[in-house]
Amino acid sequence: MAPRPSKRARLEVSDSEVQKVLGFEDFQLKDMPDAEVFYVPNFFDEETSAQWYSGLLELDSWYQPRLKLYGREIIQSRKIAAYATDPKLTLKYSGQVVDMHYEYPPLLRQIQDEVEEKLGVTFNHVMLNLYEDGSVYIGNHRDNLENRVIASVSLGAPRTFIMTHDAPKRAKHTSRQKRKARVTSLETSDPPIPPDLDDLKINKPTAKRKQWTLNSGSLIVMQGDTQRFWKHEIPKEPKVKDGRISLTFRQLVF
Ligand SMILES: O=C(O)CCC(=O)C(=O)O
Ligand SMILES: [Fe+2]
Repeated sequence: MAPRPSKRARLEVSDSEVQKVLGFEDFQLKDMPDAEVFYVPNFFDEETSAQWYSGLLELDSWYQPRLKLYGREIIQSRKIAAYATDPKLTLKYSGQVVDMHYEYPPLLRQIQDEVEEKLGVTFNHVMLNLYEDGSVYIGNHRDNLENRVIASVSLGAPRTFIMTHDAPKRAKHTSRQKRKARVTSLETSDPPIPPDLDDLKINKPTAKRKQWTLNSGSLIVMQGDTQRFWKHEIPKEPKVKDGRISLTFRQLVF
């Protein structure tokens, strides 16, 4: 379950409101329609990543959010820690207010500075996730659209990342529309028209799935329309006995 801000995302924001990551085209994942995803395997070296992992484990801001699911309260297995640069920035997580911190510990500030410098953009929020072993996971979800740019640094145990194409809800037909379309097609006696391939690409991008391993020190950037059209997850991997931390730096624009 991803954090949900109290305000709604605007569908369009002007270019001046978002600082997109530029210059990483060589790392863009091919074959992903409607997405802008970059994966940089060795963004930070192994030694630095291991040091940062140990340092961040010591943060006193880790906590397990309580979530309301179907009226029942459960405690999430994945610990998180949340920081924002703007004291006005608040988020809700499954109906609960996120325990947001506005004073960065020096190590986290240092990591964010390095990420910002390498990418040439700034972030107003970072959500850290702690996967203590392979039993801890994040289910298939899309991040809220306010997350215009997400840059995620992985530290510790390698974990599998899966992205699945999923058309935005707005574009899906309601069952009433579908019924209507079916009736119309039954009534027509015109010969079938061959589909326009371009239309198919836009309207039926089904069965698209990408899966790869996020190594320690790697970076993934998701921006542009990615959250509208793709979901992502870190599945359970019982064989993984070590921990992983992800730092998801976010540019939230409401
Ligand atoms: O741990 C990760 O790499 C993904 C985390 C994620 O999807 C999220 O925090 O929304
Ligand atoms: Fe996410």
